[in-house]
Amino acid sequence: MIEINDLHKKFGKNEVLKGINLSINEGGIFSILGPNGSGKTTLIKCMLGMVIPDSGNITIRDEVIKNNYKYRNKIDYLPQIARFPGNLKVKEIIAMIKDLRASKTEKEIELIELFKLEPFLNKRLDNLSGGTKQKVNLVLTFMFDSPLIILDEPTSGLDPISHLRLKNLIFSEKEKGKTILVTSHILSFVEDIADKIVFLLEGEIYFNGTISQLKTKTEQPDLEHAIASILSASYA
Ligand SMILES: Nc1ncnc2c1ncn2[C@@H]1O[C@H](COP(=O)(O)OP(=O)(O)OP(=O)(O)O)[C@@H](O)[C@H]1O
Repeated sequence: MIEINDLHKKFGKNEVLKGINLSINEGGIFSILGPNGSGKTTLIKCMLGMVIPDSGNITIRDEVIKNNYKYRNKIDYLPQIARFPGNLKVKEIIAMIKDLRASKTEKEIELIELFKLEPFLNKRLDNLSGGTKQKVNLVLTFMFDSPLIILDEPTSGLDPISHLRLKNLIFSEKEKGKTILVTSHILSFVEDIADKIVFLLEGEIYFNGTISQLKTKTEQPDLEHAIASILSASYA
């Protein structure tokens, strides 16, 4: 599904990705973890063609993504911070994004129901709470039914019930055979959903495998302690 070979990216003197090699198979939930500033969003944006790497190759669904844009039609992406014109009403932004992607699906109906957004459809984005905005962003992400879904901090601002609904939504997408890539600092969420994790540290992949393999490697009882032990070893 995704092949990344020897990917390098610098911002000025800041070497963010130092030769990333990663292979992600089709189907399943993969979590990209790492401390703040470790390059998770940069790696995701390289996959989406939003950041141009200095060197290296990325192939997504057998398409080399360099100088290509069509492959993006098959990816649903939730950015860490989504910015839409705040004067638009919720129903207007949904219609606009649907129009832009020439989508024929009606999937937004069930998503609006899932996240209980009916009372907000006629409200302007500027007037919504942070969590409600995030639910709108989730509708905008999941309504296209693409085979690859990339979620950058999807739980941001969500209350516990919405958190649970999101988790169930991600599971039901996985059951359809989709590939879901998630970054999150909420380790209990990652532990509940991820089939595999990739841990980025100082521009390199420190670990790539299952959570139980990481627990064995670090000799820790859960993901939180496993990550803490990596970080305390590297920053000690
Ligand atoms: N457009 C940019 N211009 C300059 N520096 C950037 C740019 N985007 C990211 N960086 C730098 O690259 C590094 C990695 O940032 P990135 O957003 O990929 O980290 P992250 O792992 O997603 O962090 P977080 O967990 O805080 O979201 C940081 O030092 C950041 O300041």
